[in-house]
Amino acid sequence: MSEESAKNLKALREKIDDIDHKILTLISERANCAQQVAKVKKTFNADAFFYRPEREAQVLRSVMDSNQGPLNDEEMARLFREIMSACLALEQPIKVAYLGPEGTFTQAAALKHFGQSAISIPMSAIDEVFREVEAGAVNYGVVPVENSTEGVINHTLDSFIGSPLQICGEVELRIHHHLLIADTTKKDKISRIYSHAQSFAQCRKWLDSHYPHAERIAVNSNAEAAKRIKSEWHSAAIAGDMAAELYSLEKISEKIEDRPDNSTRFLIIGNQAVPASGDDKTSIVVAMRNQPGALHALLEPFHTHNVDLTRVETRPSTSGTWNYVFFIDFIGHIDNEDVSKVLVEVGRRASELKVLGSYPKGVL
Ligand SMILES: O=C(O)C(=O)C[C@]1(C(=O)O)C=C[C@@H](O)C=C1
Repeated sequence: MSEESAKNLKALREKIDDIDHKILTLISERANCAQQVAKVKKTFNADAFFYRPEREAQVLRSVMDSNQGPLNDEEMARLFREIMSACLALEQPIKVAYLGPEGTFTQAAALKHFGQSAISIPMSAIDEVFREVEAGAVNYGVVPVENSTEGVINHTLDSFIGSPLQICGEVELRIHHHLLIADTTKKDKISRIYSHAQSFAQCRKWLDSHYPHAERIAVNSNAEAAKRIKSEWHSAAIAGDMAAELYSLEKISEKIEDRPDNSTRFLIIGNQAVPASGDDKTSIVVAMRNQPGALHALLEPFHTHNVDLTRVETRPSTSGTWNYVFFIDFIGHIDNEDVSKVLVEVGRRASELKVLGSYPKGVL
């Protein structure tokens, strides 16, 4: 390096040191403010909720709106996501149950949504996540609800029917699958591949053309698949980055999902009604009597009041009253005038109506 370059580098690093010092002071100042916010919340109400999804969404949106680059909006929002996560942990360490085991996409979604300072606790089934939140053992839960390739996760929808929990948020995750091997695996002798059934379905074409003769064994999760192959020299696993890292596996083929836009939407469940953030969604479940035109009658009020539907799912009913059960997501918050008009009209036409929650649209 020339003397001139060395001088430039030194000057730039001094500038960075100076900026870092300012950032440090500002982050500490922000953390102090969050601690004061916690005190204010406690004086209002001893059982106050410290985590405020609507406020977090507003903070992240505002960061993205005012970002001038060179870092892109998402990158910048991710940095602020972590700052807020640390500030919230100062107010109250947040415990989040997720569909485990460790290393699943649901854990990745939980950390994407709450940041690394949240304490994430793996559960072995979706209903266990619901139960842990209902019992108050954790503050929130994260469960998958739909995949862009494979469709809805029925188990999650069914769990809402008998649950008092509310949806407090949503988070979408790009799902990238990789073919993973352990350090003892013989790369050219792979005769068995482990993964979750959904992941097999999402990589079907790739597997058919690259490993048509390998036995496909479906296990409970991708993370379990990753764990299994540690002791089998002829086996590989399909799983994501978190599992690869957790079990120190090598990616021999990356991003093997058939559709490049493969993504999964996850819901945050809790005991809290979330105020409007300015850009929200609402989820409801509606039971209709078995009669001609039931679906039309149900959807008409959305059309009349110009409320945008984002998803309609039908599930078979398990009881007499719930003849047809529809899970409906739409744009807007229950506090919006149009939305409340729709809900009144839908309520009149349905045999049962349950609002699962209004929550901020996923930001990241
Ligand atoms: O504004 C609040 O209510 C806060 O507690 C502060 C803060 C933040 O760091 O900005 C932290 C946690 C909440 O989930 C939302 C925002």
